[in-house]
Amino acid sequence: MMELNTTLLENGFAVLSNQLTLDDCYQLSQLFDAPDLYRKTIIMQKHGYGSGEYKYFNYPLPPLVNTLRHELFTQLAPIADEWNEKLGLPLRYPTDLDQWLEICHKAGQNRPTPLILRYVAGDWNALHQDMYGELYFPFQAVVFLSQPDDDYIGGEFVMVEQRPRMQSKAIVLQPQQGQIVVFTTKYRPAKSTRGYYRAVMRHGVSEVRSGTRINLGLIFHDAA
Ligand SMILES: O=C(O)CCC(=O)C(=O)O
Ligand SMILES: [Fe+2]
Repeated sequence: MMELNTTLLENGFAVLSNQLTLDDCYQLSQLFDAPDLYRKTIIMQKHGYGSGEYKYFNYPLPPLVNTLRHELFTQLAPIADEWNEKLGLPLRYPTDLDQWLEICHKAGQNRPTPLILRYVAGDWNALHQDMYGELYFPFQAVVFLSQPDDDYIGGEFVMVEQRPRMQSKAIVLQPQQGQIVVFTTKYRPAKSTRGYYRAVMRHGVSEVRSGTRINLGLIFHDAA
């Protein structure tokens, strides 16, 4: 397994395994219908976002969501610094998520962004970026809580990388239950003959053909 920073730098994403058990996945997916955990529910078709339903967690986050968010952030912060350096961006990130969130909150971005999404047959998620204000962290993560083929068919995770003055590249993943995809929030440094340029990335989900697909989204900047 290649180092996380090499994989992220070369591809703009990485797939992590063995971060949570199948029981963790089950427990987390059960949270979708729990009352009182959420600050906002979005019916995607009402906003032109695609089709499906998602909910933003409220603080305090469920313990496992909070732990995953902290642990991943600590691993990713030094890589985020490296990216910003390559792209000539001045911002550097503390390795402690709480310190970064304090910076977000002081800038008026104080609403939690971790979310849980549920798609049934016919649902999909339009290609998008998750920006919620000026401040953002260059990586985010999606935790796959359902098992393809057993729980649902279709519903591939799709990323599109825009290449300046060239046609875009699509990346399609079908991760196993319990895997985590870490990917570029906004743009990644891509090497050219004249140094690094900003390759804009967007992500979405192809149509679920049958069954139910539930995922957990971990976004590290809070929302205005
Ligand atoms: O359902 C998915 O796999 C994608 C969710 C998503 O767009 C996100 O967590 O930001
Ligand atoms: Fe998203």
